[in-house]
Amino acid sequence: MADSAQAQKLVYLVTGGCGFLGEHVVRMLLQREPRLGELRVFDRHLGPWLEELKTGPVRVTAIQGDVTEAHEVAAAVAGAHVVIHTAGLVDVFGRASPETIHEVNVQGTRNVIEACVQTGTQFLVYTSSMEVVGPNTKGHPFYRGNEDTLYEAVHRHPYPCSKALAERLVLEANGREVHGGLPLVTCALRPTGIYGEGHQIMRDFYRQGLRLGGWLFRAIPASVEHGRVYVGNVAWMHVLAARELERRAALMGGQVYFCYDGSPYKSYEDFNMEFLGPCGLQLVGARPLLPYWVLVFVAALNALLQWLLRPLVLYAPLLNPYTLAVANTTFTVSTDKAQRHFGYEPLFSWEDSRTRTILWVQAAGSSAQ
Ligand SMILES: NC(=O)C1=CN([C@@H]2O[C@H](COP(=O)(O)OP(=O)(O)OC[C@H]3O[C@@H](n4cnc5c(N)ncnc54)[C@H](O)[C@@H]3O)[C@@H](O)[C@H]2O)C=CC1
Ligand SMILES: C[C@@H](CO)CCC[C@@H](C)[C@H]1CC[C@H]2[C@@H]3[C@H](O)CC4=CC(=O)CC[C@]4(C)[C@H]3CC[C@]12C
Repeated sequence: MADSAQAQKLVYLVTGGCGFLGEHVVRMLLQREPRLGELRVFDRHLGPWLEELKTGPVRVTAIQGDVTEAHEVAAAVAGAHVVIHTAGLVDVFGRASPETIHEVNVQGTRNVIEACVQTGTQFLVYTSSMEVVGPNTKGHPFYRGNEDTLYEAVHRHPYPCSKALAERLVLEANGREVHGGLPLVTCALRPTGIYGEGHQIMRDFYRQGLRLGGWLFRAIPASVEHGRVYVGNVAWMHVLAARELERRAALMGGQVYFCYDGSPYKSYEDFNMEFLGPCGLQLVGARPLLPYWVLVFVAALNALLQWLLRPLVLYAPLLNPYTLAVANTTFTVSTDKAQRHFGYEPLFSWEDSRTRTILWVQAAGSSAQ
């Protein structure tokens, strides 16, 4: 009986499976999930790289769809054993409207939950974010905190608001009866700032540095620590959590887990230099070159310009009051909850993560020339 249960092949669905994190989750499942029988990759935009995966031993089904369309989600979920819901609109730059962010991140998540309930899918792992906790609007530091650290989570920006609401929906859905009578088991993983192969903002900083003759200019004090985690380890955590939800439902159901690994605690810019430095860039200044009030002014000006220009053109620079506050507020985690609850250990050491990211930045940079 135990043998036949072990031999059972499972159907996994990854929403947002063609995004930065989603692609790593998809590839990790194919490499490291022995019980995988079929992998459904659901995304609004399917990547051409999916084709090469279709020649392997696991059936890979690409599904072009939109999480805001309940019927499309239900069709994709039907018959799946596990859903990893990583699709989301990651926008802190004002590219999308608050309504669209809410629609994708909150209504999309509601659709995924309802699809699980209607079709009888029992296990749901949700990609949440550190942003559901903070940094808060008051700029309070969160220093080496864990899942139980008390922190005043106050949000105003549409992205963290939407992630917090969606996470709550997922956690509250734990224990709901799904079609067939069994209980839904859910958990949420909260990555800090993810880096690694495919990280577009890192690539943009690299290209900007190249354009400026190899220089980047320090804007944030080196003393402000920003939590970062390698994409391969975040993907691995998703795979493990999804696998263990069944065996450890009572312990893991309804729980949140920060994503963590051995990446060092550094400021956002100093951390980026771990990769951009070996690619030939230099960060100028031991201290910020501009006084903080100038950055606050430029960020506010950018927000004003975005609003004024919106009828004519989309103006969405990296620096705005929200991104400045996030980059300028210490937020780091120190926890072992995922290790205690489902045996997570980082798959990639800091050295491996760093080397892989450097190689990717070099390749991405040279392909831009
Ligand atoms: N990038 C980061 O540093 C962090 C990301 N996260 C979360 O991780 C998840 C993945 O983020 P990334 O990979 O960075 O973003 P991404 O933008 O690279 O990937 C998101 C994927 O979701 C898809 N998607 C968006 N709207 C959709 C819709 N309506 N229907 C179907 N698919 C849709 C996109 O096409 C994309 O492939 C998100 O839920 C995000 O909130 C959490 C913490 C940090
Ligand atoms: C002030 C600038 C000078 O160099 C630097 C501006 C950097 C910002 C664009 C980034 C700083 C921190 C990033 C965010 C953080 O890593 C947490 C996140 C979690 C998510 O769930 C989504 C992405 C993000 C909000 C991430 C976005 C980019 C930054 C604000």
